[in-house]
Amino acid sequence: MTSRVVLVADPLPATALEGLGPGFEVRHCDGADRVRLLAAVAEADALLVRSATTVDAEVLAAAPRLAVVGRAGVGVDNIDVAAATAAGVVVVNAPAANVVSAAELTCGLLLAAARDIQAAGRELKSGVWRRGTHVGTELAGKTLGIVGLGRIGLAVARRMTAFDMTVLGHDPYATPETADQHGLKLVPLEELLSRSDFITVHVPRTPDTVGLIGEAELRLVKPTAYLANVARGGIVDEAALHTALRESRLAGAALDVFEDEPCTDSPLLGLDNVTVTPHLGASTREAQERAATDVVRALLRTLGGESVPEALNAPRSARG
Ligand SMILES: NC(=O)c1ccc[n+]([C@@H]2O[C@H](COP(=O)([O-])OP(=O)(O)OC[C@H]3O[C@@H](n4cnc5c(N)ncnc54)[C@H](O)[C@@H]3O)[C@@H](O)[C@H]2O)c1
Ligand SMILES: O=C(O)CC[C@@H](O)C(=O)O
Repeated sequence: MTSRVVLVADPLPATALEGLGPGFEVRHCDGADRVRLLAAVAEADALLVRSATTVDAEVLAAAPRLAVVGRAGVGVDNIDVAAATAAGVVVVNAPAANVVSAAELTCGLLLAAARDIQAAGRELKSGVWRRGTHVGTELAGKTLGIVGLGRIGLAVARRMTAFDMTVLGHDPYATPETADQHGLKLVPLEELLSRSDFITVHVPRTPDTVGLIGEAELRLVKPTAYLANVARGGIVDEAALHTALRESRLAGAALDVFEDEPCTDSPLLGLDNVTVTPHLGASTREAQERAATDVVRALLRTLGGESVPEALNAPRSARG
């Protein structure tokens, strides 16, 4: 039997790829190199990506044998799912694999923003010992507003409750039972924005959520509030956020994601009260291992006829 080709276009742990077994030939390419990607995908039966590779209609058209695209992570906004479906290509992801990692980074960014950790550290490493300009704010007794109460939003709620925060949530699909279980109060978005001292966004990027937090919404926020985005760039409008921060209508922001990635020249990077990381929400050994294993398992199930090795059948995804 000829091997089926699995093209891996973003870095994934080799141990998880071994789970594919002998029926597959694993090939690698840099998905950011468009020319190489289009050439390599021509012979692929399956394509595995993280967030850096864009799988659009052009890539799908260049891949006549492609049966499945596996996204080793949650968000599938880098994949044209409609075009894939029209082409008969199944898209699978690893929805639970990096919940803990993304939630932990969010909590870290909220703390970092509240205490100016990134700017103070940068200053000290440049030889400046200055304490007076880094007076922060406590989280205890403050209100955290969570926009999007899915896996990550709720995992953040559970963790930040331990910091004695009051939690508000907004999610059109959340039930009162979920809110009760997590000790949070469901409120409309406008109320969440105007009452929260810290706001964190955990919705997928879709046509409905792009610009969800824009100029009008940022005008509702307290000038002492901090805003975190570990979901996707563009959900918080970057130009509106920059203006709000410059006009001191917001105390600070913490961003892991950007409208255009890789992002090295956003004006937001020049503001002292912006804490940033380069899309590291899922970048832990545990999350990467789980995401790759989960997506390999989903790929094997989708291709059918392949028995899933015992080692891959064990539940890997951690509870958030
Ligand atoms: N920074 C990172 O590395 C990283 C890591 C993992 C996930 N993410 C991003 O985080 C997003 C959320 O992940 P998740 O696992 O919690 O997804 P999820 O699907 O479990 O939850 C998303 C929630 O958003 C809600 N929602 C949708 N539209 C909304 C709206 N207009 N207003 C309020 N709520 C709305 C949904 O009802 C759902 O409860 C992913 O789509 C992904 O883009 C980023
Ligand atoms: O691949 C990554 O590292 C990012 C993944 C993350 O954004 C996700 O949506 O799962």
